[in-house]
This record gives sequence, C-alpha cells and structure tokens, in this order.
Amino acid sequence: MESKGVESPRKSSVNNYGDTEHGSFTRHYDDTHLPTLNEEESTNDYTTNLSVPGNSNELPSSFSSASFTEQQHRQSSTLKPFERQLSILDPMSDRVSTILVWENITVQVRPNKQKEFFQRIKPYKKFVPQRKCLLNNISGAIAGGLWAVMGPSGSGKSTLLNTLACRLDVNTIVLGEMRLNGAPYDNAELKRIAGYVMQSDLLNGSLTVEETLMYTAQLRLPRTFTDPERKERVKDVLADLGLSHVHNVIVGTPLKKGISGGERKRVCVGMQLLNRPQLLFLDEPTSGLDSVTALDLLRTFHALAHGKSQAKSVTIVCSIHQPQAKIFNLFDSLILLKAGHVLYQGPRRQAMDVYRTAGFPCPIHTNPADHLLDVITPPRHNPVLGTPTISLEQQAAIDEAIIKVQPPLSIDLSMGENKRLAQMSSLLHNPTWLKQVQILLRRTFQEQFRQSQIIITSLVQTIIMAILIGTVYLRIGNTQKSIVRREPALFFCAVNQGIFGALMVINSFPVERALTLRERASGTYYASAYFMAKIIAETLIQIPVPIIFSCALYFLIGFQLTAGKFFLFTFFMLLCSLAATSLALLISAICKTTDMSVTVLPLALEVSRLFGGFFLAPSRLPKYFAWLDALSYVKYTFVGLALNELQGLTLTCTDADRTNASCIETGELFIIERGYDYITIGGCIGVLLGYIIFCRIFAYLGVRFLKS
Ligand SMILES: Nc1ncnc2c1ncn2[C@@H]1O[C@H](COP(=O)(O)OP(=O)(O)OP(=O)(O)O)[C@@H](O)[C@H]1O
Repeated sequence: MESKGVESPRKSSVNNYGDTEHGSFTRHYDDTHLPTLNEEESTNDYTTNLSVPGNSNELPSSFSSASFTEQQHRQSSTLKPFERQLSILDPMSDRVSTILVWENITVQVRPNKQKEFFQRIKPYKKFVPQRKCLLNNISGAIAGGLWAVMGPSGSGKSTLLNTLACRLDVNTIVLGEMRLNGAPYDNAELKRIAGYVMQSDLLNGSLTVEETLMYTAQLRLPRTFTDPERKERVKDVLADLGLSHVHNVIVGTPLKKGISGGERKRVCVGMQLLNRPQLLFLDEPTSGLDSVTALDLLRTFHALAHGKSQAKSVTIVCSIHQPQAKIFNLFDSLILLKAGHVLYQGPRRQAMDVYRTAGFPCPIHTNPADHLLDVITPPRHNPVLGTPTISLEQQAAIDEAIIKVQPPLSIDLSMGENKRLAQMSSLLHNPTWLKQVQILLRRTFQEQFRQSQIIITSLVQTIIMAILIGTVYLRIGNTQKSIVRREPALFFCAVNQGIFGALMVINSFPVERALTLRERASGTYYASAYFMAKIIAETLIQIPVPIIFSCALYFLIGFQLTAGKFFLFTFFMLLCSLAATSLALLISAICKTTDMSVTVLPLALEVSRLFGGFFLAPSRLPKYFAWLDALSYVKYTFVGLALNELQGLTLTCTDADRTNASCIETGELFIIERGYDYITIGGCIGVLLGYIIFCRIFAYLGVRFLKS
C-alpha cells in the first residue's frame, strides 16, 4: 500500500491479540464458513501504516490536508475496489421477507417543559428553542440477515433501533421518511410482524420457562391456533433457542434462583419468536453476559437469521457496543454510528475495505470491531498516563475520510413493495378481549398462588386482628356504657379492614408496570384486558379476608345477634375493603412507582380516617370540609355499620342513669343524637359502590395512559 504517509495516530489504542487468540480466530472462521482474518487482511502491509507519529497531535500532511480524500481515492484505486452494497443478501430474493428503508431521518428531543418555561421568562435573553439532535439526517436500509448497529456509547444505537421500531419517547420528534416494504408504517403495524427485545430482561420470576412461553403463545398467536398447535410452537422455539433442558425451571427472582442470565435472554427472544416475526430488534443482547454465553447467543441469532432453525429466516438487527471478534464475524451487515451520524453502512466484510481505503487498515491480531471503534472514537485526554490526544478537527477529518471513500447510498423508498402482499397475509387476528382476560386471569392466579405465603400471612394476620379487637370489646352488652364502646369498636373495624385491603394491593401495578408496559408495547394484550384480569384476581383473592374477619369478630364482641345484621355487617366489611383497595389501586396506578405509592397512600388513609365520622360527628362537620366527605370511605362504612348495629337496639338503664337524665333507651335515639340519620344504610352502600367504581375507572385511565 502506497499510503505510507497516512499514519494513524491511534496505535496506542490498538489491541493486539497473542498467537493463541489468532489461532482461535482461524478455527472459528472455519467453523462458520466465514473468511479468515488473514484473508481479510492479506492484501495490505498495514503494520507500516500504523507507526505512531513522533508527536501524537500531528497528523500526516496527506491526512490533514483538504485533498486527503481525493488522494485516498487515487491510492485506493490501486487496491481492491468495492461496490456499495446494502446487504450481503439480494433484497429482492424470496429469502428476504421484509425491507426497512429510511431516508433523511432526524430525531430531536423536545426541551424539558419546565426548563423551557424558565428560559422563556428570562427578560434579558432572547428565547431560542433548543432541541437536542439524537440522529442527524441519516438514510439507510435493512434487508435480510444479521445486522449490527455499532458505535461508541451515546452514538445513537438505541435511538436508531427505537426510531425504526416506532418506540421513541413522546418527547421526541422524528423528521424524514421510513418505509416498511415500500409503505409508511406505524407501531401497530410493525408490532404484528416484528419483535423487539429490550436490554433488560423483564419476566415473571415465578413462572417456568415453558409457562412463560405458553402464556405468550396464548396471548400472541392468532386465534385460529389450537392448543396443540401452540404447544408445538413453544416446543419448536424451546428447541431453536436451546432451552428444552430448562423448560420446567422457574425464571427466578433476585431472591429465588432460576435460570441463568443467558437463558433469560433466550426466553425474552423466544417470546418474540413465537409468532415467527419477519424482523427482530435486539437492544444490546449481550450486555451482562460472559463471552461464551454471548457467543452462543449470537450463533443462535445467526442460525435464525439464515433460516437454519425450524423457523423461517428472520432479519435480526442488534445494537451492540464492542463485540468480541468471533461475535463480530457472525454479523452479515453493519451500521456504524457516531454522534447521530452514520459513518458506515453495508456488509460487515466491506467495512474493512472502507477503512483500508480511507487509510486505516486493521492491524494483524486486532479485533476488527475494536479497530472500527478505535478509529472513530477520540482517545480521552489523560494527563497522568499521557494518552495521546487528537484535536477535534483531526478526528472530524478521520470521520469524513471514512464517509467520503464510500460511494453515496441511493435509497429507494419503494423497495420491497412486491413483498407487501405476503406481509399482509401474515397479519392474523390476535385472541379476543375476553380470551385475553381469561388467559391473564389464569396467569395472575398462578403467580399469586406461587407466592401463597403472602396470602396465608394476610389471612393469619386477619384472624389475629379480629381476635384482638374482639377480645378488647368482648361481650359488649346492652348497658349505657356499651354505647360509647360500640362506636370505637365499629370505627376500628372499618379502619382496620381498609388498611389491610389497601396494603395488600398497593404494590400491584408498580411492581408489574415495566413488564406490562413492555408486553403491551409488543401488542401482547390490551391494557383494559390486563386491568380487568388484575382487578378480578385481586378482588377474588381479597374476598375471604373481610368474611373471616367478620365471622371471628362479630360473635366475640356480641353485636346484635340476627342473621340479617350479621350479613349486613360482613357486606360493609367487604365494601370497605374493596373501597380501600380501589383507592390504593388508583394511587398505585397514578404514582407509577412503589416508592411514590407508599409515600402517598398513608396521607389518603389518614384523611379517610380523620373524616371517618368518629372523631368528628357528620352533623358537626364544618361546611368547608364537606368535600373531604367524599374522600372518606371509612365514614360511609362506619356510619353504615353504626346504623345497622344501632337500629332496633334496646339499651338498659340503671336508676343512676335515670337520675342523671343520661339514659338513652334505644339505638335510634343515639343515631339522632350523633347525627347519623343524615343518610340511610342503602345510601351508605350506594356511596361506597360509587367510590369503588370511580376509583377503579381512574385507576384504569392511569394504567392505560401513563406510560413513561
Ligand atoms: N429521551 C431523551 N432525552 C434526551 N436525551 C436523550 C434521550 N434519549 C437519548 N438521549 C441522548 O441521545 C444520545 C444517544 O442515546 P442512545 O441511548 O441512543 O445511545 P447508545 O449509542 O445506545 O448508547 P449506549 O451504548 O451507551 O447505550 C445520548 O447522548 C443520550 O443521552
């Protein structure tokens, strides 16, 4: 190579592998029928080109001049020429079922509203709205095979994946055109033919691998599938991903060990593969995995992308930071990003030609992926270690050189139109809403019963509390003194059942939030189906608690012994528990996180208790607090319980009571004295039912619309 003058200022950052590693390169390539490292590098004597300049800040004259690119082109014409290709596969062939094309895509983030407000009101500064640019006027296409989106940290890899998968945050703006098989597309259409695996593995820890895949199959496979067909599909996916041996092992939680990290990642991929997507996006699939597991996983992806498994071939796009050489060589094509710009796009093997032509051939024994990134990543200044630094201009010239040696990419937005018919025919209907509710209900029950110690503990606590309250007010009797003891006993029942119910569900939505948002984003089920299944399951699990509480407590205290009064008491306990649960569900749906929910819940419970009708009789409530009435489920439970217990109650009076003129002979008189007669028992039931419905509707709106 003639370009001796093009000295890379980066030798200090080049990694050299030892002989042993080099040997393993060759073996690996032999395994996968890919070219050997030596094949790729054999045309160049690059070692001479990578001598470190005397002054690391100086770039060779040929490099820093404006004529650099032309000179390089001339030099490169003596080398093996390369054509600009989009993919190693012929996009028009039947093997490629999906073509994704994007042109002049720019992604910007809207400024934070608060920040914008404060900037706008500064009188001395002219307000110029600033939008951070994440991707800058990029064009490209993805058509078949296994793709890597590489680049330094913060270069925009995840942003590109999210843009193509229509999964960007609401505060982002996308300009430009994106086409799927020649037609504009949206998230709803894409999620029916594409899968997306996020970086973090979010799964139900208490379900086994097979159960996890089976529930996903039930929710995502078209309604025309029979159960045996679904089982067959799950079996195929387990086999394709090498998960058959762990099919009945639980996924696991931080406290209960389950499958390994690599297997978790495979389960996440498997969930997306169940409906045989044509396109699969994977955000950093190897993060957190050891090198052997990561390589194993990528080999699986390679097999899937080349149709070597039982499934049809699927186009796979992975964002990946700095893969080891063996992994890098499994990729067919590459998109190299830096600061929101594409520096290279095309077949992986051609990337080395581009770099070589630009004057940066890959040194021997160097991981090509490391080399690609080393050249475009400016080394950080380190005064202690004396790391060589390159000026921003020099770095920009390097990037420009790499871009300029590539012929311009001509993008045809109509590419893949002929594949559209096949794509449409694969859009089958998912299970009905009712079926989704049924499946999610079964899943929720299975999860809950796997954590049965929580249910058992709450039942035991209920019995203990009922016995404690019952013993404190044991055999309450009919004397005048019993009146003042009846009120706190009834009030305490309302407060206790409310707190128990609320605490049981306060974690329900936040703990599953990330998982359900992800499942909904991939079109697994409707938010309403999830919400309905969740509240049915929570309610059914909760019903025994107030019933057990009432049975244990009612007879210990000795409230009026008639069947009607007992059942009404139990019914009020149930309504109270459901009302408090509804309030907690509303708070947990709106607050989004467990931390925030448990911070807000005590305030709501305290307000309900304070205005619960016991500390401040309803008749004496100041007018300006009247609106808080509506917030207190405790009040309607307490007043309802009091009316139920006091109506028809005959009280005994001693002579002393009569002498002091403090004798109340019937419960009705006491009701009037305390002002409980402002409402009827039916009224209390109606208000509590309204409260439950109101809170649940708003909780649903929170679950449905609060996504960030
Ligand atoms: N919603 C957002 N608001 C503001 N900045 C954002 C937003 N999303 C991404 N960014 C910024 O855009 C840049 C690109 O982010 P992105 O996550 O795409 O990078 P990446 O290449 O995937 O990085 P990494 O390899 O570290 O995961 C980063 O500087 C990031 O801070």
